[in-house]
Amino acid sequence: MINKIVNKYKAAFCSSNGVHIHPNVDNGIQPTSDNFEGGVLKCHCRSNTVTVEIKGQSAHNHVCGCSKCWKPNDSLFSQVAVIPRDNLKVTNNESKLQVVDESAAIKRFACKDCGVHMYGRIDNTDHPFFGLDFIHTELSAEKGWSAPEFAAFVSSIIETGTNPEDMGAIRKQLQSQGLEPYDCLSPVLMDAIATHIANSK
Ligand SMILES: N[C@@H](CCC(=O)N[C@@H](CSCO)C(=O)NCC(=O)O)C(=O)O
Ligand SMILES: [Zn+2]
Ligand SMILES: [Zn+2]
Repeated sequence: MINKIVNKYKAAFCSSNGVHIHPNVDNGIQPTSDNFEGGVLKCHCRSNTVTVEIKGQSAHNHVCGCSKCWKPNDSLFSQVAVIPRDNLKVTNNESKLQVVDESAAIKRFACKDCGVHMYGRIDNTDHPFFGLDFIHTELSAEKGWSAPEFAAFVSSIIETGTNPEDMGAIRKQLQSQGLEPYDCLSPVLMDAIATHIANSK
């Protein structure tokens, strides 16, 4: 319910002030650094901050319009990337983490005080993306994480309150920022999912 109200406000903001995708997109997408070594994700708590150490570079970074991924306050989209699960370690205040939705394929571990999602993990070994964790690289101060490459689940923003009439402008804005809009994942990732399913038959 609160999500719906927030998104209605965002949609109104969009039509009057231009489309607000995500800070890391609106402020100009920063380039990927070669030989990037990773960094530390921090939740938004000023004290007893949850910290998560990531070794190495992220991959398949994208903005996601689905209702499940964590979005900063004023954003229509989340920004989410993957890393090998063995490259992730919770280094402080792990006891503050709780799973947002136990029934979801991606279990999102959120800080119970500030609500920020620190990582998403897949437990099902048959899932096409098993072995990868989902992270929001904007939670780290380090520069050089892999840049977002496309926009996923774009039509899903309607589910949380965006006016369907705004979708044309939103898709145009994404394209102008170099993010091809898709209503599922990108063709590369959809092909990877289909290949996994074909191989497991
Ligand atoms: N319309 C739905 C779509 C939700 C959805 O399927 N999300 C994708 C992408 S999340 C990162 O790209 C997904 O894989 N979800 C699995 C999960 O969340 O467990 C909606 O908006 O809710
Ligand atoms: Zn927190
Ligand atoms: Zn998502």
